[in-house]
Amino acid sequence: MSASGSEAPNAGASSSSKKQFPNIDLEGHNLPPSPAPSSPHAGRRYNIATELVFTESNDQYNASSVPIYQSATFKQTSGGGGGEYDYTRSGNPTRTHLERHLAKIMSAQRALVVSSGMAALDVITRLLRPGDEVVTGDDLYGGTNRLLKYLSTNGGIIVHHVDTTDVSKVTEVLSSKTTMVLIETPTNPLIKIVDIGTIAAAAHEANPACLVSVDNTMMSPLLLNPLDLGADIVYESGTKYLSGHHDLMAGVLAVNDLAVGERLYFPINASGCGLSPFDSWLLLRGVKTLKVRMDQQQSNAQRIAEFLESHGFKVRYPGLRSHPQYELHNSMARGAGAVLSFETGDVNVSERIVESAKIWAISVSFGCVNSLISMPCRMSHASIDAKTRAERQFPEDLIRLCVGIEDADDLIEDLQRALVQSGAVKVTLDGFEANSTATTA
Ligand SMILES: Cc1ncc(COP(=O)(O)O)c(C=O)c1O
Ligand SMILES: N[C@@H](CCSC[C@H](N)C(=O)O)C(=O)O
Repeated sequence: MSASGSEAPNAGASSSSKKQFPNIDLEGHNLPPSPAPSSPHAGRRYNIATELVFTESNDQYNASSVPIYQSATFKQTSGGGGGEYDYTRSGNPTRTHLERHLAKIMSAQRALVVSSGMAALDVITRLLRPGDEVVTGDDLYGGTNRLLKYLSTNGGIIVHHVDTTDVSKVTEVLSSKTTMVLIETPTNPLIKIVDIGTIAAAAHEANPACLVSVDNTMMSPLLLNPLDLGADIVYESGTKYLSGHHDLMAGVLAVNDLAVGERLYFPINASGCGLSPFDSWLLLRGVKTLKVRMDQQQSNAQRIAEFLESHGFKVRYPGLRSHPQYELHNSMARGAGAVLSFETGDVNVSERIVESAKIWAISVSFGCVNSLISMPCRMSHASIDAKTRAERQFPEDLIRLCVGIEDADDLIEDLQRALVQSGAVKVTLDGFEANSTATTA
């Protein structure tokens, strides 16, 4: 099969049918590959809003929407194989198209897509060997913490959890045995900011072979490109902003070093966690609207963070000047994202707020078009045991808001009603304010 599709059509085709289908060989030979090679990385770079939408494919029918190659296996041109694809676990044209599109958007030389964000982390951790040391944060998504705990208990991996917002705490545990540094920024759910560039440089100095991996789920490639700051691997849960509608699970990995890309591809093919053709298609569709969704989500989140702060709540959001690492975040990222958390001072009050909200759905996850409210200690981070949560000063009353694209006034009104109904605020002559236990220390 021709990669360029430039071979002459088969001479056997009748002239009338050739007129009707000028680019198609009716005997089935030398058809251009479809839809690969998709969005070329080396071509002209447009602004991100354009790049998100713009894709090219060599589809034989010039389909506007890239076809779903819902096929487990592919016929080969000879007994020795020879086809570009042989089996969907190893590769699939729809998945390839998505991977090339994402590589372009993520400023990467290669992207790989798998069945969930946790599958992406699982693939990364397959690079570890017993005795290897991993340095990571003390505030991490619960599932990440769980997988690292499993590996330290059962896989002989030594995991150091430190406060990654403090570079000196990281350098204290870095050594030539550190083969991986795993960073989340902003962290989920305490919204702590980590200096990717400084930590990556320190890690590479301690061990030049150390792989600095960044979970970019909270930001998406629209707002942050960790590879440009010195990371070796960036991964994201595609379940969140990249797809944006909570209708699929996906994970994305991206690298600049093609040798690392090959090492990551191996476990994907070997274990079969590559993203299915249909979910690849859905994710490609979703990513095209990333900018319009994120712009709206972010401006809503800013208004909601300001609303809560102005009424005396301790709010964690990097779009607020009161965030202790406001400057650091803005030196790395192009926006604050749409996840924020706040405290009420009382677990029962927090529970009542969550249960009183109507527009805000009580759900885990984030990055979707509709707004969500949750209590991380009981939901997304329940897999971190209570003792560890206490050691890491994880507030049990924390409420996480994952802001969607709805009308900001409606979201604020619903939240305000929930705050009043739950007794989280006291009404004054001037309006209302958080009960004293909830105010910023
Ligand atoms: C920061 C972060 N990373 C990774 C994941 C894992 O993604 P997934 O649910 O797609 O496995 C999640 C949530 O699940 C998350 O919040
Ligand atoms: N029951 C799930 C919880 C998923 S939490 C999803 C998301 N990352 C979030 O932070 O809300 C589990 O055990 O993983």
